[in-house]
Amino acid sequence: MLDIRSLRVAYRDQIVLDDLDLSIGTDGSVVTALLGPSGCGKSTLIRAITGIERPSAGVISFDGVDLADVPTHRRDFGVVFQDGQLLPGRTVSANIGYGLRARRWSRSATAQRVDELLDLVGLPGLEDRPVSELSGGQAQRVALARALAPNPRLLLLDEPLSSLDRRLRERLAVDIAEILRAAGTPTILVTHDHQEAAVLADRIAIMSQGSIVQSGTPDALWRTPTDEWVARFVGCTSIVTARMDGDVAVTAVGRVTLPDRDAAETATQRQLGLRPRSLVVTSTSAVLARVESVAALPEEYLLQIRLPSGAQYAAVSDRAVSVGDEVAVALDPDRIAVIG
Ligand SMILES: Nc1ncnc2c1ncn2[C@@H]1O[C@H](COP(=O)(O)OP(=O)(O)OP(=O)(O)O)[C@@H](O)[C@H]1O
Repeated sequence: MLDIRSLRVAYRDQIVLDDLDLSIGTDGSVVTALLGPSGCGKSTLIRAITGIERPSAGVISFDGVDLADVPTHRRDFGVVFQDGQLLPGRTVSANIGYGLRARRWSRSATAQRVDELLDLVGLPGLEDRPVSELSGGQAQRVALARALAPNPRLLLLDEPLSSLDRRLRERLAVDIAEILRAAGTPTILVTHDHQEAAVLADRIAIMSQGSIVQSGTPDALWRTPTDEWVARFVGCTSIVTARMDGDVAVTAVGRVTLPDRDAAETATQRQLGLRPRSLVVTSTSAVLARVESVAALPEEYLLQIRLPSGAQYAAVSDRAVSVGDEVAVALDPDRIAVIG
């Protein structure tokens, strides 16, 4: 499987990837999403894996074989970029079969594989359609089918949905998740979109300034970010310090029993990351706050509240409240992040 050790990639004198480690396909996961802020080096990493970019240090190996001297076209990796890069003026089946003819597949084997892929990506009957007459979503399905056709040993998807509008992107993400699981090919997916990462991937690797800072299941990342930067990156809007009283965290916004706490843990303080939904308006709390703003969302009210201490937090309420109201708030143990 893919193993990256101490990778460094530089453009002239700018080091873009530094001391980066990543393994793919070793823990039973199929799709790893690479999530990180703009410019942190995600596309550079994909280009280094494909062989387009040459590392200045470190090793990229696959099944124990160092890829340093293996040219891009011999790595057996499938790639889909943001805009699909289909061959214009050719049909859907010519695009899907393109890599197969280059690998000298027979005409009949190619036709059979193209049919299988059309079924897999949900486009049966479109084989003779010129790709210039496809919708954006159909074109990305064809790009995915083309990448999967030669049975690559690794699939690299660099923001494959980002040129599509949000509704189509959400729908296609669910379909592509199914397609990738059915194909079973280890996949690295670059995305900006946390929801898309959670829908498509069974593991997320978070990247910051050229290295991987945390990787794990989506649930583990949301609940136990490794540091404050990751906590904020995965959506925590406030960080509060908690004094630990056994497995109860005592904070300025109330007490909460920490889920899944290791009995052997002896820390007297923890940092908790709060998202708006971590703090809920309830009738059963002694923590009082003043409502400073209210946004009515389709399923709840999103509030900014201020404690008597002056500290401000986001919170949610099931019932309508008004600016200036005094409300009681409590922490939801299932929606807080325990940092570190
Ligand atoms: N061909 C290149 N020559 C010089 N610098 C480059 C080149 N490609 C990328 N960079 C620089 O390397 C850094 C990382 O770029 P990269 O495209 O890998 O980031 P990214 O995480 O994919 O960003 P985004 O999410 O915005 O696509 C940026 O500072 C970028 O300006």
